[in-house]
Amino acid sequence: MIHLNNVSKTFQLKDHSIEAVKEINLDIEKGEIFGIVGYSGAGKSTLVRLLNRLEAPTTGTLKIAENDMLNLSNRDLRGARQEISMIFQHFNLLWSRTVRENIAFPLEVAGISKAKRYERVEELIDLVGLKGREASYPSQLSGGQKQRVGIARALANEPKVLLCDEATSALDPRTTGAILDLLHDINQKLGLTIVIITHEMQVVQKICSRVAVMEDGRIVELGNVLDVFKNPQQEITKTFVKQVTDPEDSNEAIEEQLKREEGTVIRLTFVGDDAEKPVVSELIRSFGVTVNILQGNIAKTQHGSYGSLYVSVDGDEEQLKEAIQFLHDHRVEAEVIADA
Ligand SMILES: Nc1ncnc2c1ncn2[C@@H]1O[C@H](COP(=O)(O)OP(=O)(O)OP(=O)(O)O)[C@@H](O)[C@H]1O
Repeated sequence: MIHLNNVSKTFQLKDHSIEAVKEINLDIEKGEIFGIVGYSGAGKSTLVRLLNRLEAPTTGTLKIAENDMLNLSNRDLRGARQEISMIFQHFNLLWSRTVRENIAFPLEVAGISKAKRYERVEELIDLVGLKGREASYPSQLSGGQKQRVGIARALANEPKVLLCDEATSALDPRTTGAILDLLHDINQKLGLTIVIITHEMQVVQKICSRVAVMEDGRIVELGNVLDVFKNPQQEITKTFVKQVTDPEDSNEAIEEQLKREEGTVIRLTFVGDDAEKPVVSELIRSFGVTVNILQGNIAKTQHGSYGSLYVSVDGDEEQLKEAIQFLHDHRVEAEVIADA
Protein backbone atom coordinates (compact mmCIF):
# COMPACT_ATOMS: atom_id res chain seq x y z
CA MET A 1 0.00 0.00 0.00
CA ILE A 2 2.86 2.38 0.87
CA HIS A 3 6.25 1.99 -0.81
CA LEU A 4 9.19 4.26 -0.13
CA ASN A 5 12.33 3.71 -2.07
CA ASN A 6 15.51 5.45 -0.96
CA VAL A 7 13.59 8.52 0.23
CA SER A 8 15.59 11.44 1.66
CA LYS A 9 14.61 14.96 2.62
CA THR A 10 17.13 17.75 3.08
CA PHE A 11 16.09 21.21 4.27
CA GLN A 12 18.29 23.92 2.85
CA LEU A 13 18.79 26.71 5.36
CA LYS A 14 20.77 29.94 4.87
CA ASP A 15 24.17 28.69 5.93
CA HIS A 16 23.70 24.96 6.31
CA SER A 17 21.40 22.10 5.44
CA ILE A 18 19.55 19.58 7.60
CA GLU A 19 19.06 16.02 6.43
CA ALA A 20 15.80 15.30 8.27
CA VAL A 21 15.08 11.97 6.55
CA LYS A 22 17.81 9.77 5.14
CA GLU A 23 17.54 6.95 2.59
CA ILE A 24 14.31 5.44 3.85
CA ASN A 25 13.19 2.15 2.32
CA LEU A 26 9.82 1.05 3.61
CA ASP A 27 6.94 -1.16 2.48
CA ILE A 28 3.70 -1.03 4.44
CA GLU A 29 1.11 -3.64 3.50
CA LYS A 30 -2.57 -3.04 2.88
CA GLY A 31 -4.61 -3.43 6.09
CA GLU A 32 -1.55 -3.31 8.32
CA ILE A 33 -1.21 -1.24 11.51
CA PHE A 34 2.37 -0.06 11.25
CA GLY A 35 4.21 1.86 13.97
CA ILE A 36 6.99 4.40 13.50
CA VAL A 37 8.67 5.15 16.79
CA GLY A 38 11.41 7.66 17.55
CA TYR A 39 12.40 10.44 19.91
CA SER A 40 11.93 14.11 19.19
CA GLY A 41 13.99 15.20 16.18
CA ALA A 42 14.29 11.69 14.72
CA GLY A 43 12.49 12.80 11.55
CA LYS A 44 9.03 11.31 12.15
CA SER A 45 7.04 14.47 11.37
CA THR A 46 9.06 15.05 8.22
CA LEU A 47 8.35 11.48 7.15
CA VAL A 48 4.62 12.03 7.73
CA ARG A 49 4.72 15.23 5.67
CA LEU A 50 6.34 13.23 2.88
CA LEU A 51 3.68 10.53 3.13
CA ASN A 52 0.81 12.99 2.79
CA ARG A 53 2.80 14.94 0.22
CA LEU A 54 2.84 18.21 2.13
CA GLU A 55 6.56 18.02 1.38
CA ALA A 56 8.32 16.51 -1.62
CA PRO A 57 11.35 14.29 -1.02
CA THR A 58 14.74 15.57 -2.16
CA THR A 59 15.49 12.14 -3.64
CA GLY A 60 13.76 8.78 -3.87
CA THR A 61 10.35 7.48 -4.95
CA LEU A 62 7.06 7.24 -3.09
CA LYS A 63 4.07 5.12 -4.09
CA ILE A 64 0.82 5.09 -2.14
CA ALA A 65 -2.23 3.02 -3.14
CA GLU A 66 -0.81 2.48 -6.65
CA ASN A 67 -0.22 6.21 -7.13
CA ASP A 68 3.26 7.36 -7.96
CA MET A 69 3.02 10.33 -5.61
CA LEU A 70 5.86 12.28 -7.21
CA ASN A 71 4.55 12.24 -10.75
CA LEU A 72 0.93 13.32 -10.48
CA SER A 73 -0.77 16.33 -12.00
CA ASN A 74 -2.13 18.80 -9.44
CA ARG A 75 -5.62 17.46 -9.99
CA ASP A 76 -4.57 13.84 -9.52
CA LEU A 77 -2.51 14.77 -6.48
CA ARG A 78 -5.63 16.30 -4.89
CA GLY A 79 -7.45 13.01 -5.53
CA ALA A 80 -4.55 10.92 -4.23
CA ARG A 81 -4.36 13.05 -1.08
CA GLN A 82 -8.00 12.24 -0.31
CA GLU A 83 -6.96 8.62 0.02
CA ILE A 84 -4.56 9.55 2.82
CA SER A 85 -6.15 10.97 5.92
CA MET A 86 -4.70 12.12 9.18
CA ILE A 87 -5.39 12.59 12.89
CA PHE A 88 -3.33 14.84 15.14
CA GLN A 89 -2.11 15.19 18.72
CA HIS A 90 -4.16 18.36 19.29
CA PHE A 91 -7.16 17.16 17.25
CA ASN A 92 -7.27 20.25 14.93
CA LEU A 93 -11.06 20.57 15.21
CA LEU A 94 -13.05 23.62 14.16
CA TRP A 95 -14.08 25.17 17.47
CA SER A 96 -17.09 27.08 16.18
CA ARG A 97 -18.63 23.96 14.64
CA THR A 98 -20.52 21.17 16.37
CA VAL A 99 -19.42 17.55 16.31
CA ARG A 100 -21.77 16.87 13.41
CA GLU A 101 -20.53 19.93 11.48
CA ASN A 102 -16.88 19.06 12.08
CA ILE A 103 -17.37 15.58 10.69
CA ALA A 104 -19.38 16.95 7.74
CA PHE A 105 -16.67 19.47 6.85
CA PRO A 106 -14.51 17.30 4.55
CA LEU A 107 -17.70 16.05 2.86
CA GLU A 108 -18.74 19.65 2.16
CA VAL A 109 -15.30 20.35 0.69
CA ALA A 110 -15.64 17.26 -1.50
CA GLY A 111 -19.01 18.57 -2.77
CA ILE A 112 -21.19 15.78 -1.34
CA SER A 113 -24.92 16.59 -1.30
CA LYS A 114 -26.58 17.59 1.97
CA ALA A 115 -28.70 14.43 2.21
CA LYS A 116 -25.73 12.12 1.59
CA ARG A 117 -23.63 14.11 4.05
CA TYR A 118 -26.21 13.69 6.75
CA GLU A 119 -26.38 9.95 6.17
CA ARG A 120 -22.57 9.53 6.19
CA VAL A 121 -22.13 11.66 9.31
CA GLU A 122 -24.67 9.53 11.19
CA GLU A 123 -22.79 6.37 10.17
CA LEU A 124 -19.49 7.85 11.33
CA ILE A 125 -20.89 9.05 14.64
CA ASP A 126 -22.07 5.52 15.27
CA LEU A 127 -18.72 4.03 14.24
CA VAL A 128 -16.66 6.16 16.65
CA GLY A 129 -19.13 5.94 19.55
CA LEU A 130 -20.31 9.56 19.72
CA LYS A 131 -24.06 9.00 19.67
CA GLY A 132 -25.79 11.69 21.74
CA ARG A 133 -22.94 14.20 21.34
CA GLU A 134 -23.71 15.30 17.78
CA ALA A 135 -24.75 18.83 18.75
CA SER A 136 -21.87 19.45 21.21
CA TYR A 137 -19.05 21.87 20.47
CA PRO A 138 -15.43 20.69 20.84
CA SER A 139 -15.00 22.76 24.02
CA GLN A 140 -17.73 20.65 25.62
CA LEU A 141 -15.95 17.36 24.92
CA SER A 142 -13.25 15.39 26.74
CA GLY A 143 -9.90 14.77 25.03
CA GLY A 144 -10.92 11.24 24.08
CA GLN A 145 -14.21 12.46 22.58
CA LYS A 146 -12.37 15.17 20.62
CA GLN A 147 -10.09 12.53 19.13
CA ARG A 148 -13.15 10.44 18.23
CA VAL A 149 -14.41 13.45 16.26
CA GLY A 150 -10.96 13.69 14.66
CA ILE A 151 -11.13 10.04 13.65
CA ALA A 152 -14.67 10.32 12.26
CA ARG A 153 -13.69 13.42 10.25
CA ALA A 154 -10.58 11.64 8.94
CA LEU A 155 -12.68 8.70 7.77
CA ALA A 156 -15.42 10.79 6.13
CA ASN A 157 -14.10 10.50 2.57
CA GLU A 158 -13.25 6.79 2.90
CA PRO A 159 -9.45 7.04 2.81
CA LYS A 160 -7.22 4.02 2.20
CA VAL A 161 -4.56 5.15 4.66
CA LEU A 162 -4.90 6.79 8.07
CA LEU A 163 -1.82 8.54 9.42
CA CYS A 164 -1.87 9.06 13.19
CA ASP A 165 0.71 11.64 14.28
CA GLU A 166 1.15 11.36 18.07
CA ALA A 167 -2.64 10.97 18.15
CA THR A 168 -2.77 9.77 21.75
CA SER A 169 0.10 11.79 23.20
CA ALA A 170 -2.23 14.36 24.78
CA LEU A 171 -4.46 11.72 26.37
CA ASP A 172 -4.27 9.91 29.71
CA PRO A 173 -3.40 6.18 29.65
CA ARG A 174 -7.00 4.96 29.95
CA THR A 175 -8.28 7.22 27.20
CA THR A 176 -5.24 6.28 25.09
CA GLY A 177 -6.24 2.62 25.50
CA ALA A 178 -9.83 3.37 24.40
CA ILE A 179 -8.70 5.33 21.31
CA LEU A 180 -6.23 2.58 20.33
CA ASP A 181 -9.02 0.00 20.72
CA LEU A 182 -11.18 2.13 18.43
CA LEU A 183 -8.40 2.37 15.81
CA HIS A 184 -7.90 -1.39 15.97
CA ASP A 185 -11.64 -1.92 15.60
CA ILE A 186 -11.78 0.37 12.56
CA ASN A 187 -8.77 -1.40 11.03
CA GLN A 188 -10.57 -4.73 11.40
CA LYS A 189 -13.95 -3.48 10.17
CA LEU A 190 -12.77 -1.40 7.23
CA GLY A 191 -9.44 -3.04 6.35
CA LEU A 192 -7.91 0.43 6.57
CA THR A 193 -4.10 0.73 6.52
CA ILE A 194 -3.01 2.66 9.64
CA VAL A 195 0.38 4.27 10.25
CA ILE A 196 1.01 5.27 13.86
CA ILE A 197 3.75 7.80 14.60
CA THR A 198 4.67 7.94 18.25
CA HIS A 199 7.40 8.26 20.86
CA GLU A 200 5.58 5.79 23.13
CA MET A 201 6.38 2.11 22.78
CA GLN A 202 3.20 1.24 24.73
CA VAL A 203 1.20 2.45 21.74
CA VAL A 204 3.20 0.27 19.35
CA GLN A 205 2.93 -2.72 21.68
CA LYS A 206 -0.83 -2.40 21.94
CA ILE A 207 -1.94 -2.26 18.32
CA CYS A 208 0.87 -2.40 15.78
CA SER A 209 1.84 -5.55 13.94
CA ARG A 210 5.19 -4.16 12.75
CA VAL A 211 7.36 -1.29 13.85
CA ALA A 212 10.16 0.84 12.44
CA VAL A 213 12.49 2.61 14.86
CA MET A 214 13.80 5.99 13.65
CA GLU A 215 16.95 7.70 14.83
CA ASP A 216 18.68 10.69 13.28
CA GLY A 217 16.57 10.56 10.11
CA ARG A 218 17.09 6.86 9.45
CA ILE A 219 15.14 3.68 10.09
CA VAL A 220 17.61 1.83 12.29
CA GLU A 221 15.47 -1.22 13.03
CA LEU A 222 12.32 -2.72 11.56
CA GLY A 223 10.39 -5.85 12.38
CA ASN A 224 7.42 -7.68 13.75
CA VAL A 225 6.55 -6.07 17.12
CA LEU A 226 6.94 -9.26 19.14
CA ASP A 227 10.34 -10.01 17.54
CA VAL A 228 11.52 -6.49 18.29
CA PHE A 229 10.41 -6.87 21.92
CA LYS A 230 12.06 -10.26 22.15
CA ASN A 231 15.33 -9.34 20.54
CA PRO A 232 15.96 -5.61 20.08
CA GLN A 233 19.19 -5.03 18.16
CA GLN A 234 19.96 -1.33 18.48
CA GLU A 235 20.58 0.51 21.76
CA ILE A 236 17.76 2.94 20.99
CA THR A 237 15.35 0.05 20.38
CA LYS A 238 16.35 -1.49 23.72
CA THR A 239 15.51 1.82 25.40
CA PHE A 240 12.10 1.90 23.73
CA VAL A 241 11.35 -1.71 24.66
CA LYS A 242 12.28 -0.93 28.27
CA GLN A 243 9.58 1.78 28.35
CA VAL A 244 7.15 -1.13 28.42
CA THR A 245 9.04 -3.99 30.07
CA ASP A 246 11.06 -2.18 32.73
CA PRO A 247 9.38 1.11 33.60
CA GLU A 248 11.65 3.33 35.70
CA ASP A 249 9.59 3.22 38.90
CA SER A 250 9.55 -0.55 38.74
CA ASN A 251 13.37 -0.61 38.43
CA GLU A 252 13.66 1.52 41.55
CA ALA A 253 11.33 -0.82 43.43
CA ILE A 254 13.43 -3.81 42.34
CA GLU A 255 16.63 -2.17 43.54
CA GLU A 256 15.04 -1.50 46.91
CA GLN A 257 13.90 -5.10 47.14
CA LEU A 258 17.31 -6.44 46.09
CA LYS A 259 18.83 -4.88 49.18
CA ARG A 260 16.47 -6.89 51.37
CA GLU A 261 16.31 -10.21 49.50
CA GLU A 262 18.12 -13.30 50.75
CA GLY A 263 17.86 -15.74 47.82
CA THR A 264 19.02 -15.65 44.21
CA VAL A 265 17.18 -13.01 42.23
CA ILE A 266 16.37 -14.08 38.67
CA ARG A 267 14.84 -12.10 35.86
CA LEU A 268 12.63 -14.31 33.71
CA THR A 269 11.62 -13.28 30.21
CA PHE A 270 8.63 -14.94 28.57
CA VAL A 271 7.75 -14.57 24.92
CA GLY A 272 4.73 -15.55 22.84
CA ASP A 273 2.59 -18.44 24.10
CA ASP A 274 5.21 -19.27 26.74
CA ALA A 275 4.20 -16.09 28.57
CA GLU A 276 0.87 -17.68 29.33
CA LYS A 277 2.12 -21.05 30.62
CA PRO A 278 2.23 -21.76 34.37
CA VAL A 279 6.02 -22.20 34.40
CA VAL A 280 6.59 -20.73 37.85
CA SER A 281 4.14 -23.03 39.64
CA GLU A 282 5.74 -26.02 37.90
CA LEU A 283 9.14 -24.78 39.03
CA ILE A 284 8.05 -24.76 42.67
CA ARG A 285 6.37 -28.19 42.41
CA SER A 286 9.16 -29.96 40.58
CA PHE A 287 12.32 -28.64 42.23
CA GLY A 288 11.39 -27.99 45.85
CA VAL A 289 12.62 -24.39 45.68
CA THR A 290 10.89 -21.46 47.33
CA VAL A 291 9.96 -18.74 44.86
CA ASN A 292 9.07 -15.23 45.90
CA ILE A 293 7.68 -12.99 43.16
CA LEU A 294 9.16 -9.49 43.33
CA GLN A 295 7.83 -7.75 40.21
CA GLY A 296 6.00 -8.77 37.10
CA ASN A 297 4.95 -7.21 33.85
CA ILE A 298 3.22 -8.68 30.82
CA ALA A 299 2.82 -6.73 27.60
CA LYS A 300 0.32 -8.10 25.11
CA THR A 301 1.19 -7.47 21.46
CA GLN A 302 -0.85 -8.33 18.38
CA HIS A 303 1.26 -11.49 17.92
CA GLY A 304 1.46 -12.82 21.46
CA SER A 305 2.67 -11.71 24.86
CA TYR A 306 6.00 -10.56 26.16
CA GLY A 307 6.59 -10.59 29.89
CA SER A 308 9.28 -10.16 32.47
CA LEU A 309 9.16 -11.44 36.02
CA TYR A 310 11.62 -10.85 38.83
CA VAL A 311 11.67 -13.70 41.35
CA SER A 312 13.83 -14.52 44.29
CA VAL A 313 14.54 -18.26 44.50
CA ASP A 314 15.70 -20.07 47.61
CA GLY A 315 17.24 -23.53 47.38
CA ASP A 316 20.60 -25.32 47.38
CA GLU A 317 23.04 -24.93 44.50
CA GLU A 318 21.99 -28.14 42.72
CA GLN A 319 18.28 -27.27 42.95
CA LEU A 320 18.93 -23.82 41.54
CA LYS A 321 20.97 -25.20 38.65
CA GLU A 322 18.21 -27.66 37.78
CA ALA A 323 15.56 -24.97 38.10
CA ILE A 324 17.39 -22.66 35.69
CA GLN A 325 17.88 -25.53 33.24
CA PHE A 326 14.14 -26.28 33.47
CA LEU A 327 13.36 -22.64 32.60
CA HIS A 328 15.69 -22.73 29.60
CA ASP A 329 14.07 -25.97 28.45
CA HIS A 330 10.73 -24.16 28.53
CA ARG A 331 12.13 -21.33 26.38
CA VAL A 332 12.05 -18.91 29.29
CA GLU A 333 15.14 -16.74 29.44
CA ALA A 334 16.50 -16.72 33.00
CA GLU A 335 19.16 -14.25 34.05
CA VAL A 336 20.59 -14.28 37.57
CA ILE A 337 20.82 -10.64 38.57
CA ALA A 338 21.72 -10.99 42.26
CA ASP A 339 23.04 -13.82 44.37
CA ALA A 340 22.80 -13.54 48.14
N1 LIG B 1 10.77 22.82 7.58
C1 LIG B 1 11.95 22.56 8.14
N2 LIG B 1 13.03 23.33 7.92
C2 LIG B 1 14.22 23.07 8.46
N3 LIG B 1 14.46 22.01 9.28
C3 LIG B 1 13.43 21.21 9.56
C4 LIG B 1 12.13 21.42 9.02
N4 LIG B 1 11.31 20.44 9.49
C5 LIG B 1 12.07 19.65 10.28
N5 LIG B 1 13.34 20.10 10.33
C6 LIG B 1 14.46 19.48 11.07
O1 LIG B 1 14.50 18.10 10.73
C7 LIG B 1 14.84 17.30 11.87
C8 LIG B 1 13.74 16.26 12.11
O2 LIG B 1 12.59 16.92 12.59
P1 LIG B 1 11.15 16.24 12.72
O3 LIG B 1 10.18 17.30 13.18
O4 LIG B 1 10.83 15.52 11.48
O5 LIG B 1 11.42 15.20 13.89
P2 LIG B 1 10.35 14.44 14.81
O6 LIG B 1 10.89 13.08 15.03
O7 LIG B 1 9.01 14.54 14.24
O8 LIG B 1 10.41 15.26 16.15
P3 LIG B 1 9.17 15.95 16.93
O9 LIG B 1 8.37 14.82 17.46
O10 LIG B 1 9.85 16.76 17.98
O11 LIG B 1 8.46 16.79 15.90
C9 LIG B 1 15.03 18.27 13.01
O12 LIG B 1 16.39 18.55 13.13
C10 LIG B 1 14.27 19.51 12.57
O13 LIG B 1 14.80 20.67 13.15
